[in-house]
Amino acid sequence: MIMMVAVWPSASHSEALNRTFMADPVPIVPSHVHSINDSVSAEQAADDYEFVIRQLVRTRVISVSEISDCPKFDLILLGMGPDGQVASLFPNHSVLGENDEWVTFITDSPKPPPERITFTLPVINSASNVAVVATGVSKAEALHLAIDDVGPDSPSLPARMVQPTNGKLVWFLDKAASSKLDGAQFSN
Ligand SMILES: O=C1O[C@H](COP(=O)(O)O)[C@@H](O)[C@H](O)[C@H]1O
Repeated sequence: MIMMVAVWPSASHSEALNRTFMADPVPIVPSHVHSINDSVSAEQAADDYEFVIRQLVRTRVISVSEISDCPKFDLILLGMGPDGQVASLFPNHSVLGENDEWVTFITDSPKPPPERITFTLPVINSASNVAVVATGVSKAEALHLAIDDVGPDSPSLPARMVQPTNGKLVWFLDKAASSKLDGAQFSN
């Protein structure tokens, strides 16, 4: 089962993900792929997407976290923006405090497109596995702030707030992105 909550209304993004997951050698059944409805408003698209997930929970296709009462996905795959954004959860945005909805929407994304839908933090942190992929030097500072022990003044970066309650968090980084991590050492 692949749930795709990326950017809305960027059909090309969803289509690219579709192609990736549909491509061999990943044998995904097409009916297990749930894309975003980009022919309605972002608010409606978020409601529709949450409805789909609730149906899948009701029919026990997706299990529920006993801790958070949120859907418990096997794996959530995230990218991270240079500002520490994950999913469409941006720094200092009120969406970071959304604890009631599973899927929500924003209309003022600091980077295009302005209208997006996103899983909320409680859903991300209920997953069994969360993988975050970050590459390139533009992500280095945010990665340092997200991963290293930066003390009590550490900013509430969305990427730092990804802390699965009862699951694993794995970072996939390249050398450039990791270059500002404390103790980073690279061999040739
Ligand atoms: O807005 C988004 O940004 C992140 C990071 O993108 P990148 O181009 O800086 O790597 C991306 O992972 C996410 O899918 C997208 O919604």
